[in-house]
Amino acid sequence: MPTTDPVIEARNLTKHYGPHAVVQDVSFRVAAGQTLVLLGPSGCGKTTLLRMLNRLVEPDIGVVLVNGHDVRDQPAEQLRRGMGYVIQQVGLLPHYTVAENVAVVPRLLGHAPAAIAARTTELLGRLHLPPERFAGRYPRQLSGGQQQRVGLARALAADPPIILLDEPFGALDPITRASIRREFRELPELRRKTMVMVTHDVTEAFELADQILLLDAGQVQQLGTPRELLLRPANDFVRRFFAAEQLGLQLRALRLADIMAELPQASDTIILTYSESDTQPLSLTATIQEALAQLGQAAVPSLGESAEARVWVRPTETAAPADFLPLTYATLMAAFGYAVRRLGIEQP
Ligand SMILES: Nc1ncnc2c1ncn2[C@@H]1O[C@H](COP(=O)(O)OP(=O)(O)OP(=O)(O)O)[C@@H](O)[C@H]1O
Repeated sequence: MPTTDPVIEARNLTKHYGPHAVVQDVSFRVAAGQTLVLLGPSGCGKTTLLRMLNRLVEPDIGVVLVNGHDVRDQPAEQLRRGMGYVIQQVGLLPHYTVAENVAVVPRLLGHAPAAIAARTTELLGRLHLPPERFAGRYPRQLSGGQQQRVGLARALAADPPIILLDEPFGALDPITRASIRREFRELPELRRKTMVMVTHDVTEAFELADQILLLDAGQVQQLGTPRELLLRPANDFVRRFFAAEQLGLQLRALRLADIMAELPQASDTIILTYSESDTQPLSLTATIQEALAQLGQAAVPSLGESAEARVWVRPTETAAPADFLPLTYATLMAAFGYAVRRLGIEQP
């Protein structure tokens, strides 16, 4: 496997408040374009750890490197301008309009006014805040979800390569939270970013993380992909942490590729469609959760009373539609069940 230099590297970070070590000897690396989620119960040290990355907290021991350079080698303000920072309390400036809030960092960086205006308009549009309606409003005239979007736009405004997020969806109700999270995941801007995000929500962690660092009382319990934490928990704490939501997490951690061997007809191509001719490819890297969601959508329109929503398996790349094999919700779930057993995951 090619090894790339990490964009962010934490080495042996330790922080005490009084006699207590709230972060103890934590190390991790985040590669370019990857998302690391810091997960764990309340008070386990996630925020303290995140704030060491942009020097809002200085470690007692250990070092943070960004692109190979010790973060202490440059003034903290300069470091922070290269890192977007999104927090739960949003922290918009109350006497600035939405557009002015978004423009804060580009202004500090001396970007040209016309470029800032264009960027603000573009970002607000992309975050579903039509600029003609929202640019001139003040933060108090926005809902919590809208404020959170402005906070995200502000963090993205100067296009920093690194984004730090501390419970960015924390203040929202579960439904708004899920929909903003979906928008967030699909934002093309963010695909290229290197991100570290704090959450205590395991579903959120599984949806957004390439790597999860699970902490308890300031100590690393496990660092790995969501799948590794679920399939190979390092200790009882890890196992117990995920136990309550195991089924939902399995649906998010397993991919269609994992269950192909369990299908009646193994194949390397799977497609979702209302009919044999109307094809909407679903990649093998799609999670079971995503496949079920698409299957759910397929069930609604234009199907006869007796018709059942289907995923079609294309047995070979060149197979004609008539040779596609239907796969129903029930078959998909059965294959998922067998895969869970084969992979040795404990049932909830
Ligand atoms: N400035 C401070 N002075 C003293 N103790 C602090 C300070 N900041 C944090 N702590 C303590 O350090 C521990 C870790 O706090 P931290 O905010 O990092 O946890 P967290 O995992 O982010 O928690 P939560 O999920 O509840 O936000 C807590 O016990 C907290 O009380």
